[in-house]
Amino acid sequence: MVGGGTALLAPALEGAVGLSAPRGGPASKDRQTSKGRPKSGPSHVEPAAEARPGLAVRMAAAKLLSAVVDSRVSADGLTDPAGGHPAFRALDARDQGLVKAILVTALRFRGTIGAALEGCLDRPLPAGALSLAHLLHVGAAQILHLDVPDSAAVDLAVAAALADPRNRRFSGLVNAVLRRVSREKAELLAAADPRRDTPAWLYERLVAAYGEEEATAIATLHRLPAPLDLSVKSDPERWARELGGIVLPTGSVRLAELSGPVTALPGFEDGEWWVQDAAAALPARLFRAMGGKRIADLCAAPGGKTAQLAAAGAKVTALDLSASRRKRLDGNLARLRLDAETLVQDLRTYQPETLFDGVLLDAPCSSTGTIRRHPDVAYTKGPEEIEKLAGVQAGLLDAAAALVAPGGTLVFSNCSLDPVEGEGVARSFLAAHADFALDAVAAAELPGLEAAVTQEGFVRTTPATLRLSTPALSGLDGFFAARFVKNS
Ligand SMILES: C[S@@+](CC[C@H](N)C(=O)[O-])C[C@H]1O[C@@H](n2cnc3c(N)ncnc32)[C@H](O)[C@@H]1O
Repeated sequence: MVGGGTALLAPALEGAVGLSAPRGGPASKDRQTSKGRPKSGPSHVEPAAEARPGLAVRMAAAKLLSAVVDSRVSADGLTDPAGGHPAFRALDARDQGLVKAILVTALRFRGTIGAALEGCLDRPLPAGALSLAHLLHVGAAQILHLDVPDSAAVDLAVAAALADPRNRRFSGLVNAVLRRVSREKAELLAAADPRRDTPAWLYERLVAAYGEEEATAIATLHRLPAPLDLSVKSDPERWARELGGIVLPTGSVRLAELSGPVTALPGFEDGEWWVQDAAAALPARLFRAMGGKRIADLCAAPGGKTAQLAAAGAKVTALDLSASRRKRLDGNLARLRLDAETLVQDLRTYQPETLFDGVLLDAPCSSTGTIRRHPDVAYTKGPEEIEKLAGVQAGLLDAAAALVAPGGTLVFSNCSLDPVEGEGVARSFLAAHADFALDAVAAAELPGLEAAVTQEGFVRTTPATLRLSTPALSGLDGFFAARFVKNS
């Protein structure tokens, strides 16, 4: 599951540095790749993948792309250093970085790449030739969007076709199509329609929710990697200066780009800040004065919001169903030198001795608000998950409501762009709970981000919400938050 907009708090972000590397991204070994044309035909024996620099990377990228698109496996899981796909784990760190860059690019620009390939094929690929299509997508992603020599991208795609009995007879086609993509690159990119890079099911839902213009803006922004936002314990101006970023109106520090691991940045070791999208930092702020209040963070790991609550002086009890995620939560709190009681606990069966002044439910969701960081989400999730997750959230919200003391505050949030998981769940909750009222958020509570407060008093952000001087500095994760108060 993609964490609720808290991109990452810990070293895991290292990989993400290479993930979205466009031109100028991770150096590749392809510069040493033989430029000789691969021979085809039954008598020719292709070198083993590991013997040909860069081939194992392309083959792994195509396998991972297939796992995401055909089997709906999350890219985070596939590229996990310990439990990831074997073809990925077999590579060294540098090659793993290149696989991630290719995978993320192939997914981020999947519509553009598909249209380019279609335009360069004389006739459609045979039905069921999925692995061939993935090879072509991997090749075209490098040619159109990555800083890899076109000749290496073509040669290695042909070599990958020759190395796979299913695709061997198509090696000539791979060569011809990718060469044409390379030749016609400028025209193909100029003709690209950004809307096609958001899959149709999602684009349609975005249009229904936000209208054509906003949906197009969101789809266009999905093609850019998200900036890196940090929540700082104190003195955002100082950290913006030290890290070369800007301070957002919400107090988060934003870096447009990162040239190394986040763990190497000043202040990481000292626990002065944590990675958290500025939108993900909004729900915890809705509790107003937190000093000394008892607040339960019910879906807490990896802990971005727990850290905010603890840093603001609340006495926090942080629950998570998952023992391994609770471990991450504990590790993050330890680095940040912040205190909270942490429990491995299903919130639905949690029976505290005393009810809480405040309860935060940052519920599991489809995570469509994080597509800029996790473009796989658009392919691993679909309308059916959204409906199902909305039902799960409603159940969790009922259980969360039972933990709120009279007069206490309940905040519900998630990182979905879909109103079925946000506004819909909040409205149904209010309709079913006469003991709660909406505590409407006022625009003045979010100075500089007033547009994120809806007429109804909910908080709603999308990647198109915060427009700053450059696209690389702009945008927020998609987030929803509602605040309720329990009758006294
Ligand atoms: C969206 S993530 C939370 C992100 C977190 N609030 C943050 O800001 O870092 C959702 C979390 O809810 C946890 N979770 C899901 N169902 C749960 C349940 N029934 N009880 C407790 N935790 C649950 C998941 O393990 C996951 O860690």
